Amino acid sequence: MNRKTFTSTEYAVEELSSAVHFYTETIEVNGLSSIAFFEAGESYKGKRFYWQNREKTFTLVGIGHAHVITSSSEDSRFEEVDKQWNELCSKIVNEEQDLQPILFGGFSFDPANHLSSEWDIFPSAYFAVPSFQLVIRDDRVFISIHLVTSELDSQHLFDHLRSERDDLIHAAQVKELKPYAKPLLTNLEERFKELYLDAVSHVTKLIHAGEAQKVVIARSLSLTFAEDVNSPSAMYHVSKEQPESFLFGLELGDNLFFGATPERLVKVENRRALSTCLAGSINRGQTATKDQQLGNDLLQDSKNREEHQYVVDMITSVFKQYCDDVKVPKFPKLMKIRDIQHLFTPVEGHLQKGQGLLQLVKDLHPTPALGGEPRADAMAIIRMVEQMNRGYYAAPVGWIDAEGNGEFAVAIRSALLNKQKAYLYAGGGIVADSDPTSEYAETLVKFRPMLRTLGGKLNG
Ligand SMILES: C=C(O[C@H]1C=CC=C(C(=O)O)[C@@H]1O)C(=O)O
Ligand SMILES: [Mg+2]
Repeated sequence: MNRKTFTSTEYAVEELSSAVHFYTETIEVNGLSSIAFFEAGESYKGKRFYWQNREKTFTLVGIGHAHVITSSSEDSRFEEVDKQWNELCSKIVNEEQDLQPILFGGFSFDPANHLSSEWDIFPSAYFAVPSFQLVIRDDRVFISIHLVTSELDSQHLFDHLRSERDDLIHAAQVKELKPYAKPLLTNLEERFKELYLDAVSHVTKLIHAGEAQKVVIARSLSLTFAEDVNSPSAMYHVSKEQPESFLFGLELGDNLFFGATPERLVKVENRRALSTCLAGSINRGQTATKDQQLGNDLLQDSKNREEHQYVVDMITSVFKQYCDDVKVPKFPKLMKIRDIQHLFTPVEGHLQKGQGLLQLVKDLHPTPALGGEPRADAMAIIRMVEQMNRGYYAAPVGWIDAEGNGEFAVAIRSALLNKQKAYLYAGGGIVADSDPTSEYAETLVKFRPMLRTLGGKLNG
């Protein structure tokens, strides 16, 4: 078993000297396509990100790095990101601006998994404040420049950024967004399929033996293309494939981790906290009647209700530690998305004083929709049976602003793209009654949106 090649010096934590200043400037512009802006930043390839919330009321694009915050810690990565972000925010020079800078990034699923994999260059936490930030909020478009520097004469640096910003805006406005061709897939491999099926049946035995109550087991596909697939085209296609989702893309080196996930981990807006319990799945029907029937079956299915209830109980108990007025509906509803229907229960509350978004993310991750119950036992079982490194799949991805508002999604229905290769990931909640073949079939459905995005297809 190889060890990760990543060392913390590669992404050395940027120590903030007292002389550091954080300059920002925001302008409003007329309509601009977020994907065209992302594409205009091609010379910053490897240092871009993309985010759009489920409701499509908030889009965020980052180009270039004004400041990077990473951690390679196994046990204090959430605190480290939180601390460094707060420190950086205390250096903001022109605080009167309405639009504050945003920190975007993600965490790995399990920093204690040291299996060498396609994720080797990803630290356990990787966040960036972009040099150029686009925000589209309720149809208004804002572009910000960010500069973190200790140089005394920062004026010339800022002027340079202003002219680059104007070039980016111009390029994004005049460029016609060509409908990108789908990538040409030359090979598709189901990695460790037999191992996966064995793992699921092994886990049901462990559950019967009382080792855990629920464990989420995942697997992956490996895709090869005729040519390199670029990030803007990947983001373009994913935005068309599963509209009822959070869209995210995070570049690091030659990699783009991206996806369209229906699952919110947690959102904080003006101290109001929201989470979504999402677990339990069934196919969509061919007709409206069949679809309704399948939905009703899901609502009444004891195996799926059990999968779901662990998530509701766990998220509710975390919310009760951090929030007042916690509200949780008694019964789940259906969330219908293009390929699949899920059981979902929203949880909300009012954040207590002194508590923040990243603390909630830390305690919520992983929920039993991605890890299991009890958490530590489930994680140990996953490490033992999965034989893969999930990397950032099934982990929190999202943003936080200088006021502590922000939102994190759970990075499922996702893929890691690297030039001519892509790796897709999907899993499902295993409980006592799970059957390997139906779980396998469930992962096939969960692969569909990212497979379509990347020009592939699987039967089943
Ligand atoms: C782990 C995944 O889905 C989770 C979210 C919704 C439903 C799930 C399920 O029914 O098993 C999973 O817990 C995935 O899509 O890879
Ligand atoms: Mg399931």
